[in-house]
Amino acid sequence: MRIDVLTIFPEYLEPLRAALLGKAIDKKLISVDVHDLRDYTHDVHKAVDDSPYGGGPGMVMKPQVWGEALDDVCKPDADGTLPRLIVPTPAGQPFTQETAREYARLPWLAFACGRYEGIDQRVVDDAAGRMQVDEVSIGDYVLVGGEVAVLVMVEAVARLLPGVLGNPASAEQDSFSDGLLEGPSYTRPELWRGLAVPDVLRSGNHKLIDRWRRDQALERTFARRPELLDRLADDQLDKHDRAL
Ligand SMILES: Nc1cc(-c2cccs2)n[nH]1
Repeated sequence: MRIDVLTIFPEYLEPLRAALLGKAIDKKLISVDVHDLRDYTHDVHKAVDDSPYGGGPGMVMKPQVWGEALDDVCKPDADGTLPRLIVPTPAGQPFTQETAREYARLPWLAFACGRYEGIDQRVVDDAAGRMQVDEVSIGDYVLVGGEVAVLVMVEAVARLLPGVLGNPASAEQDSFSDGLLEGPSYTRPELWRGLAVPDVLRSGNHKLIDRWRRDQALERTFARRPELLDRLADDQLDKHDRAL
């Protein structure tokens, strides 16, 4: 998978080169190229933003700069492929595990990191004439810029790629993979500060263990995110689940 990131703070994306993702880059499972938006300015001040039409607080990022940057970075590759252009914004569609799974199937992602009060809307409208553009939100809160959102999304997507995680089963069993929150986990010692590991987990009876884990996931989901249960298809809950 090819990943391009356009930003005015390239150093913000350095964490992508650390740890697990750094190893994935070394193994050439992903390539990450970060582009400094200011390289596409032509004035002495390297201006990337301006006052908003219609007034109001803050600044809006200039369309000319973004237009040149996207033309340069999102050029069709050898077989004419263009990237999925992803624009983090609090006003976007929710980025979920399902989105991560969709993106993990794509060959090329390009992320446009907005700052200030956002990017001139014509940048998205113009790019949408050439490639699919997704405006996505990683949560109902407002960040200062899109770079942190890109770190979140790249990690959520890259961990799904074959060879990135040591144990692929982790990605299959993590929260949301079956529509439920993950239940509690335990490791040694058996007793810690007077707190014991649930006996069932030391029973060796894997049928019972699986049942207990499913029950814990259902109870936790019901307690913390009941709306996720509404989304479960009828065939995903068996009669034991319904009895809980
Ligand atoms: N979910 C989300 C995205 C954002 C921002 C993206 C770009 C600037 S602020 N805040 N919250």
